[in-house]
Amino acid sequence: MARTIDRIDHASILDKLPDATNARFDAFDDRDAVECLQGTRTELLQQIMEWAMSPSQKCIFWLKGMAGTGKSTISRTVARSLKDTNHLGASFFFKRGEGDRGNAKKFFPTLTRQLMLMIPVLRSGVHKALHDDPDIVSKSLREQFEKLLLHPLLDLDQHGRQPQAAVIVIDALDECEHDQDVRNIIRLLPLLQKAKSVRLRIFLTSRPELPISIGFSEIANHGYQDLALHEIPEKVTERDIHLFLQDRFAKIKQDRNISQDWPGDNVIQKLVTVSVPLFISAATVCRYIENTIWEPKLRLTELLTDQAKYVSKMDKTYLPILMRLLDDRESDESEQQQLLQEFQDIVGVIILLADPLSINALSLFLGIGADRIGNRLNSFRSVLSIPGNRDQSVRILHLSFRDFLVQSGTKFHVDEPKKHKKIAHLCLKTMQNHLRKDICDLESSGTYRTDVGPQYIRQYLPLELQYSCRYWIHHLEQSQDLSSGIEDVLLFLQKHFLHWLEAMSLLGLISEVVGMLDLLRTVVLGDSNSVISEFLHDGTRFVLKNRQIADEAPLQIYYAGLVFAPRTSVIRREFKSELPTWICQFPQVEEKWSAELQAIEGHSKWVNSVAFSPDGRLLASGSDDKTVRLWDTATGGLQQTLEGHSGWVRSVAFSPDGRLLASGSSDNTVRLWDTATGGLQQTLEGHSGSVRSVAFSRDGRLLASGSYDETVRLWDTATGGLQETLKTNGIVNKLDFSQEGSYLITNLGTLDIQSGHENFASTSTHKNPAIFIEQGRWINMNGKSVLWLPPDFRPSCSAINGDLLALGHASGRVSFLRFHL
Ligand SMILES: Nc1ncnc2c1ncn2[C@@H]1O[C@H](COP(=O)(O)OP(=O)(O)OP(=O)(O)O)[C@@H](O)[C@H]1O
Repeated sequence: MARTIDRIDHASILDKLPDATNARFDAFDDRDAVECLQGTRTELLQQIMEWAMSPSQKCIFWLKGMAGTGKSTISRTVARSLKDTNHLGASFFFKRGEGDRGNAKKFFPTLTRQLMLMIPVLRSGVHKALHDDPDIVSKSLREQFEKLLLHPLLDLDQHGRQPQAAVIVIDALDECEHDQDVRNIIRLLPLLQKAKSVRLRIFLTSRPELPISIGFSEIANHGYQDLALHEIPEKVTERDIHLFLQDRFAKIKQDRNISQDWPGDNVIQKLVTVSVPLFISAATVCRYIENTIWEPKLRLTELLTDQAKYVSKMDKTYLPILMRLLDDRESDESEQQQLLQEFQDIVGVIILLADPLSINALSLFLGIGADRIGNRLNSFRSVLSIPGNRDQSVRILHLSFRDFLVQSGTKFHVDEPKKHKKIAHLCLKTMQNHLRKDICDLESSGTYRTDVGPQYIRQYLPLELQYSCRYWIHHLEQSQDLSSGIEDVLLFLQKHFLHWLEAMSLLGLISEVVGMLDLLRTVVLGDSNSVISEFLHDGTRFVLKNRQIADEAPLQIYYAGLVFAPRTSVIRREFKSELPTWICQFPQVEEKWSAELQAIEGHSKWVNSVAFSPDGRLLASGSDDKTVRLWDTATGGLQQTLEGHSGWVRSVAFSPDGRLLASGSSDNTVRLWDTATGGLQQTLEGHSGSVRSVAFSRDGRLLASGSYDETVRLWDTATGGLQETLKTNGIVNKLDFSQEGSYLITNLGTLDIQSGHENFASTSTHKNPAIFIEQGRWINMNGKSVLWLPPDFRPSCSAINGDLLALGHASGRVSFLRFHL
């Protein structure tokens, strides 16, 4: 065998096998290219070396990573380690635009040449191939591969050699011209596994571009393993970039004689944060600073204050990616224009989104088919992360890409303010198309947000709508010019303000609204349109007042929000038609938002007790302001103020015929008033403590009063004479006569009037009315929570008469609400 090889003129084979100049990892022209800094990529390099040496692993290791994540540096380091241990079969580092390194023409011959050096016995097979077909190197990739590589390798098997491990390192396959060649290479390489006498492995890196992803997906039985560099944990990349920056700054300090404490840990950390996950970004920063013409300290300060300085240096990374978009030689001028327009419409928008959207959401947002978006984005897989699933978000890998586009002076320049304006317009359009009252078709006006499942939110509020609701003001603000759009914004607000609040509440984002409205106010500040300013001012007050309930039960924006909004509120006026139709008498509300301007007639202090007259026409209220007031229930207007008590009025009750009103007070008296005239009829004295409760017997002859003195007294209403004093073991703060009048129903239990005997087995008097107050803050109608009561409308006491509800408030206000039952 040895003799056969000797006979072969090695030099003549090499003459006939073309070699791609500088394609090897250690080519002279790449002498400045670095390998991984000691301490970086440690786990990954170890993993690759273990794969290379283990007999049981997959034949191909595909390391993919976005532009500038450090793939070539890893390839170089891997190739070097393999060479040092005699396991490097061959290496080929593609490089677009650098002659033979930018295409596949000399790919297999170059690999063959190198493999022959490592495995000399290959020479005879290669020699034979070149002899049989002298033109083999200009034939198809498949023929070259089979004749120059595969067959000579398979021939070796016949000699029963001990398997030898050899690794081929292929870097940056994405930089190989012609997608078809790329796919062919990926299809052919796994066939090398057939060779048994040499255990060949292929370590291959590339950006995650489409032809390569498709190529790999075609490999049978998933005969490769892969790893995405941009997906390894951020902490790990952060650590490596930190080491890298420290090392480079140490060198700059040494070379330029700069003090030791420069630039400081904080600055390094800042640079790490802006760079992750791009090594290229960190390397660009360093190149910018170490430029020998300039002062490094000055350059760093400049860089930290003006990022544009280094973003422009990212041209080298980003421009080629963009230019490839227009690479297609077959496309004519108008097609190129269309591609550029679509780039602006799709990528231009993606880079300025405040939150990433999926292809499907983008399609609906932009009004461009999902297939078209998917196709256009395929050219940007090195800078955008584009998941296979069209419902997952498309993200930019590194902000420098966005910065580059908005600062670029090329035809790919994205005009930032203009684009923001366009996005704001798209947001408004999306909201106008979707927003409506009760967008999720909730069961009732009181449905809690927490009871609305996420699947409903997702179904009724698609992602592009969620996005629009959240960011339309942000984009307006960023557009820096509202002159032409203000009318549209006003029209939107006038129609959809409440719908938008509902959507934001459903999304759990109502707390962001006040800030958003503030921002919008600053945007329209210079505008002479005072209508919008007034709207926004009022809208802010409206949200401040209702955000708590909107967060709990979003539809209450239309109910509690409007019902309790001040009379002259812009929002109330604009959305009058949304006021609930099931309320026929609305509570009296303030004139304006500010509490100081409150001009409601009523008590000046806490209302303790309210009671309807038997015919329902009057309501009596007793207050800490020592007065009793009588109200016309039809209008809510004050009729009379009954003054006389010297202490808080704690309890009021009408006689069954409505002619008398009893009031119990902390001045220890009960007073009886003529409801027609408001005149005081009697003052019942005898209690030695505050009177907490009063009630008339069904025939009106008796009045019972419960007091802090732990007695209940019975009075003759005609004469005012004390009839009986019943001792109680506690304070009776609620009482009523039983139907036939023989006992009293109290908060302590029933009390036998004859014997004065207490029976603590309490009797329920709950009648389950059609309307009642739930947990002190909801109005429940026919079993459903329908109207939330804002804090200043929460009752300190309440009374119900058929369809009419009266509420006494801590503020002294008395409100009425009448419902359609
Ligand atoms: N581990 C490392 N140690 C030191 N420097 C590194 C390391 N990784 C990357 N770099 C630096 O970052 C620069 C960019 O890395 P590299 O060229 O390897 O990225 P890439 O992913 O191959 O980029 P592209 O996709 O554009 O080809 C390198 O030139 C080098 O300066």
